[in-house]
Amino acid sequence: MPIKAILTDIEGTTSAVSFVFDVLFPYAAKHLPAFVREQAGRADVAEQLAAVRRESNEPDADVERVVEILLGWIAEDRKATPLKALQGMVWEQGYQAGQLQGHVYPDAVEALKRWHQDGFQLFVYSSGSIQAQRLIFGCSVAGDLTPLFSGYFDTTSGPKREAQSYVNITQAIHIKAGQILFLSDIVEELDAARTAGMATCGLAREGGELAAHITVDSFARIDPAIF
Ligand SMILES: CSCCC(=O)C(=O)COP(=O)(O)O
Ligand SMILES: [Mg+2]
Repeated sequence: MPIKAILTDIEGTTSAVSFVFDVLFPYAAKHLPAFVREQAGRADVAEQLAAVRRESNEPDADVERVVEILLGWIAEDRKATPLKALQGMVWEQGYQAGQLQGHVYPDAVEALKRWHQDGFQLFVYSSGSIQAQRLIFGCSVAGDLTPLFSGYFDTTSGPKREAQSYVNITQAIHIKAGQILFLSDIVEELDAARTAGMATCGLAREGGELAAHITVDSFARIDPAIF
């Protein structure tokens, strides 16, 4: 079955792990406490704070305790949906103020533009919220790349290491799983996508192999026609 769509991870795949760990996460850790304290009454923020209380089994946590929980989750890189939603809101302020610019590897920019021109539908699947995904590509070092993408998926479609999440995405985009090529730097994500029937390609930017998956070190080496 020919590939019709490409679904890509962000951190470690289109974009440097160091951008996420050394720039985005510290920015969120620095600015999230004040953001939460000041915006706790906003409906979309309050909804996420309630979700933090539920997920941490601390229904009575006050705002200061919720901030503490969130900072702990950032430190352990927990892919918790409410944390990701709040990080996206905080990062929006940074992108808007010109303090953040999304890192995307030049080879990824070039390939995504070419694949889009060649008629492939492009989608993103990241643990970062959909808002955060639109920001990293919309305010990227290569300009606004969002016109290239047909859709975005985050952990509201399920965790990235579970096959059901990829089934959910397949159903949402109405393309057969075998016609979707999933790109990631994490073998458990590639395994889950393969279990759901997707074609897979691993990205190992520093070289090496991602067990049992075709692995490349650059988007320049990905030819969707061979999958
Ligand atoms: C959307 S940029 C921020 C990425 C992020 O928060 C994260 O946890 C990385 O997850 P990924 O699934 O892209 O590896
Ligand atoms: Mg990744």
